[in-house]
Amino acid sequence: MISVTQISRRFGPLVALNNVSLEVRPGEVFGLLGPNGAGKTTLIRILSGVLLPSAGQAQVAGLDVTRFPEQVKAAIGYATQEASVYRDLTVRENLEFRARLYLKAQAVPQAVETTLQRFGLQDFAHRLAGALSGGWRQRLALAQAVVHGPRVVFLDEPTTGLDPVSRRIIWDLIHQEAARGAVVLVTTHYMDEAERCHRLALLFGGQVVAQGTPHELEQLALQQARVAYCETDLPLQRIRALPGVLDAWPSGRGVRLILEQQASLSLPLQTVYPNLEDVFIILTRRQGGAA
Ligand SMILES: Nc1ncnc2c1ncn2[C@@H]1O[C@H](COP(=O)(O)OP(=O)(O)OP(=O)(O)O)[C@@H](O)[C@H]1O
Repeated sequence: MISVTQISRRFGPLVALNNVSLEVRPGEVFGLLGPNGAGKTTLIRILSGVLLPSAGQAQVAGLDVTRFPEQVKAAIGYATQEASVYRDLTVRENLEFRARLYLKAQAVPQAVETTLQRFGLQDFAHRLAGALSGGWRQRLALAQAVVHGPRVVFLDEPTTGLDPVSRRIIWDLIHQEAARGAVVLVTTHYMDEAERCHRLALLFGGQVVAQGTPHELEQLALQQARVAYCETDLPLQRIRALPGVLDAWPSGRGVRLILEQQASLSLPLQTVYPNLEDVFIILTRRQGGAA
């Protein structure tokens, strides 16, 4: 379980996190969704016991992160994009190295074998990590994060730079971790990926703008605006200036629009159901819009 209560973090005058509260339960894949600089990594670093908050409290696996940072570090698995994958070690050596940090020596071989199998890495076991493609290296980074069977897993942008097929594989593996009962906290700025999370927090400018299931967030956004698609020859700048148009951008052969609820436009509008990118734009509008 992860429990965050009114966490704030300043870096000098900069407020990187402002009064953030959230809970993540075992078996849940929880997404932190936000643009660059929203505060996602800062929150993960606080929850991993490597950075102190300026205010507020957080518990990870039942441990207060400020009072027991070392125990917290032992209870979690952590993977970042740059990851602690050593390129000049083989896949197996990488897993062994990480497993030895957490497990008793006699438990290491079994943990490594099981993880190689679970992640489909057996055939690559003797290959240098530096010789793997990006997708396989990310798979190894994830495998490393969980080789010791942690109760809480933090994944910071685990699929950045991967093609859609590799991303899907990584997401399947992430869900497998939740299915074994782990608490999984994932950061991403890919809106489409966020739909794969059980629940999400939208982070913007260090604040949680909204949280809930993807469906709940879509419904929340629909209370504030509606989304439409339109094929028209009108230039984008003119469309954006029309009364009731909150935002508009090219989409396929036409334009996708975010509209005020009551907007009445003499354009051939087709109402569409919002995706998470629309939701993000709608819900961050009052905070100054998405970056
Ligand atoms: N050690 C630090 N010293 C000063 N400012 C920092 C430090 N770490 C983070 N920040 C600032 O805090 C803000 C939040 O950064 P953070 O890395 O948490 O964002 P993020 O949502 O993870 O962004 P990204 O998607 O780019 O990784 C940014 O403005 C960043 O410049």
